[in-house]
Amino acid sequence: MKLRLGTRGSALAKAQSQMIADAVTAATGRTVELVEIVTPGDRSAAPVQRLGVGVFVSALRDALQAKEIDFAVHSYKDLPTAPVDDLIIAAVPERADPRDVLVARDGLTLAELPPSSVVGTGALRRIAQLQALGLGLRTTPIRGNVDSRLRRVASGELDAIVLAKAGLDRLGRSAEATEALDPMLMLPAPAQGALAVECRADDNDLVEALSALDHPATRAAVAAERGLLAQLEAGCSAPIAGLAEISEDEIYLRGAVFSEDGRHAIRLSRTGTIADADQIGRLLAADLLAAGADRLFSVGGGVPSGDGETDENDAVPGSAQ
Ligand SMILES: NCc1[nH]cc(CCC(=O)O)c1CC(=O)O
Repeated sequence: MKLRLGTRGSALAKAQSQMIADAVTAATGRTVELVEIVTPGDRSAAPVQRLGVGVFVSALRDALQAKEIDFAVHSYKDLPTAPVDDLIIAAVPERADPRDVLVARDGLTLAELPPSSVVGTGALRRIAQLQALGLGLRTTPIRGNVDSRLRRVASGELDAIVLAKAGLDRLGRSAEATEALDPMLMLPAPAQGALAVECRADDNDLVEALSALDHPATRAAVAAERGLLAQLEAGCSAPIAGLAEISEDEIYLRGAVFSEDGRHAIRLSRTGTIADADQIGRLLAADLLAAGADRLFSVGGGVPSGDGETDENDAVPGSAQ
């Protein structure tokens, strides 16, 4: 029987779903059919910030629980940290490049952008790290899918944008990046570049089949980064960055929290073994909180869920990613 893979309609969602569909077919010989799920977010004209990242994930999860689809592929960084009853992340495929990239006019790098250049990004994590460089850059929130973002640089409206390399790569547009940002300057969002392949927990044959796509080192890295995120969310509302690197069975996890203006940052790291991935993240969060993370961000209301970047969460009807 055909497997039904539920996907959002954006170009990025479809590209990464098709990638996983092909991998499932290669690993199991089974045919996979993409089923487009129209989410309330796709239908609504309301700003995504108000709807929240969750609406897109929820619609796919509802379809899973209603057995309208058999599995779904999510950008892992867009998943809330709370687990869901009856569903399981059956595979965490090998991660793509987790870094952010700059796409700037005239092939410029960050260091070559003149003071007062305008960089489009709505993610507080990115804004804070850009401001922390002290280059005099200005930032402006930006909406729309990847293609429309890139066009705003091409048209000269913006000097540059910052986005996840993985998204650009999956759309076949890697060549437009003018600089891959070193995590020393721009630590990525927890789980950036990783995908989560989710199905019903009691769908034993499918859980088993999808496990062929699992990449244990990526699973451990994501567990560490999301352990950090989960524990920090409980204790502070500052923008959060985290990146785990794996070497054999060792984890090296870096984490950071920022004040919105980028004037204050706390950066710490921890090492441990992959068996303790989640715990390493939680311990690093405790270290960051002890160092004052909870006092960094105090602007009313805190940070909305997700990473604040709306391109994978854009509400423009029919928008192609
Ligand atoms: N919240 C936006 C989002 N969610 C997932 C990706 C693509 C990269 C990934 O899979 O991490 C993006 C785009 C971006 O941050 O530039």
